[in-house]
Amino acid sequence: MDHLEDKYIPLKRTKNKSQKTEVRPFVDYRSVQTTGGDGGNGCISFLSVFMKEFAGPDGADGGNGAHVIFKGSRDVRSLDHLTSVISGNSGQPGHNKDCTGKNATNTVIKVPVGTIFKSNGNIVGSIEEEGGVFVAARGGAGGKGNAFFTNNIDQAPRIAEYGGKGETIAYEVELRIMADVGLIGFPNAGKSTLLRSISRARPKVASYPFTTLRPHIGIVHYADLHQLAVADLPGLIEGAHTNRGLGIDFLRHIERCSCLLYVIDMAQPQPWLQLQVLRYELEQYKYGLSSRPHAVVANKMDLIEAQVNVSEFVRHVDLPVVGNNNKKKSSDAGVGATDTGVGATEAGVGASDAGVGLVLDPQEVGCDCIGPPDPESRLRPVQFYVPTPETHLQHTYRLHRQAMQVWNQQFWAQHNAKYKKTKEAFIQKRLDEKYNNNNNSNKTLSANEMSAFYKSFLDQNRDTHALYNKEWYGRNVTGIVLGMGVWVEKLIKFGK
Ligand SMILES: Nc1nc2c(ncn2[C@@H]2O[C@H](COP(=O)(O)OP(=O)(O)OP(=O)(O)O)[C@@H](O)[C@H]2O)c(=O)[nH]1
Ligand SMILES: [Mg+2]
Repeated sequence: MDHLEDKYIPLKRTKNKSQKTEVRPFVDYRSVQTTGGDGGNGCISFLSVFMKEFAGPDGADGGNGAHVIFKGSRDVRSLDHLTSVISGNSGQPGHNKDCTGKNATNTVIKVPVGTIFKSNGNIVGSIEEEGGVFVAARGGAGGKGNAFFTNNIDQAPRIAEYGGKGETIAYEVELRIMADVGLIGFPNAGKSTLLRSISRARPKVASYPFTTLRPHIGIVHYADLHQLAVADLPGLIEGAHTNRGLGIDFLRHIERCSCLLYVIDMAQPQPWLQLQVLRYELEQYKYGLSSRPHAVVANKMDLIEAQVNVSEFVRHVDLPVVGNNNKKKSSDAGVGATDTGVGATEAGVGASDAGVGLVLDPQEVGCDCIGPPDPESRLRPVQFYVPTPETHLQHTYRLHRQAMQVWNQQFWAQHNAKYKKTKEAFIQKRLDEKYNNNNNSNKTLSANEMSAFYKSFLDQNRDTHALYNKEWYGRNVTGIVLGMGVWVEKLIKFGK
């Protein structure tokens, strides 16, 4: 568990990186044609039984065709399983002896939550929650059999219906949010290398521009089980908004990232110009896109030129800058993690030691920020965002949460210290008993032997834990009441 004490590192790997070179680009857009199943035909039939040759019409109805339905699910993240044509099965035809044809089972296709459906450029549907459905193409109804048409005038109708045709509709299926973080930069800036370092994604890396042609998503795992989806996007060049390079198609992907990381090749002359071009292109494509929450990764910090350029770069930009060197492997986290070059630290760059240590200021990103786990308490500290102006109620609520954090941190720091001390004493005592104080320095106790300690520790601390729980509930109830107050206050303000 030592790695928890490091800053901003992903969860330790449970298995080695895959050696496969196979790459699966992330699919966030698909054009599909959906066709509902046809209804089954109705049947024309007349029953003839023993002693009653003309027993009347017995042709049954056909079954309904299948609808094509998209269903929101958190099990899928991309649209790569969608084929260009999706068809529903047809219903079965009706039979004699009033045997109705079987309805076809609907074709249900899972898509990620946040999928939108466009037809002729207009949004015609979206899936906003797990289990939410969008009926893309309805199946045809089953045709009626001749038994249905029997009436007082015509007791032997010789007519039946054909089953209805299923609808055929084409859609452009898109993901609204593709990833939490999008890596944006010029070709060769090192975006794919960075993604390979921090996740298990395997985008191709090479020293020529436009190596990456389609987005790749990597998942970064954190110690608190939080997962961050990071998108490696194709390189952007000047004039991309006028469809140069990979052009508009590529800019579309950026729109679907919640926050942006500009990856800048610090070894290039005047690296701040890269940033200006990137921001300009985003802004030209869509107004306000460049003002998404963002930070800068000053990349290739192992190179001398980069270390020379970085101090000048920091003077030219007004964004948080994180130094990074993909070429230096971090040995402790079990991943080729990013590391700050010395030059960057000297230049006063807000940098991290390992992982994507986003050094974000709550005031800048407009929300609370969570830090790496505290070595004593193992709780991740929160830096609270202070809204401006802050109302009296908001102030009280924030102070309450701050006080709760301090109390929580203190309790668990003390508790963990006590646990560690008691455990060490227990192990020492048992080893002494077991080996008669002889040469037990590198011996350990089995899990069975340790279970006695865990039980006695929990028994001894039952009252402390009960008191903690009581206080925790009390403080949380106060927090909920204050939080609701803040919420109501916001609603009233919004109503005005
Ligand atoms: N010295 C040094 N080289 C790096 C670093 N990161 C990446 N590179 C090299 O830069 C080159 C381009 O890396 P990529 O990761 O393919 O760059 P990219 O931004 O994905 O490029 P495109 O896919 O073409 O947009 C490769 O030769 C990498 O080995 C770094 O931190 N230091
Ligand atoms: Mg690449």
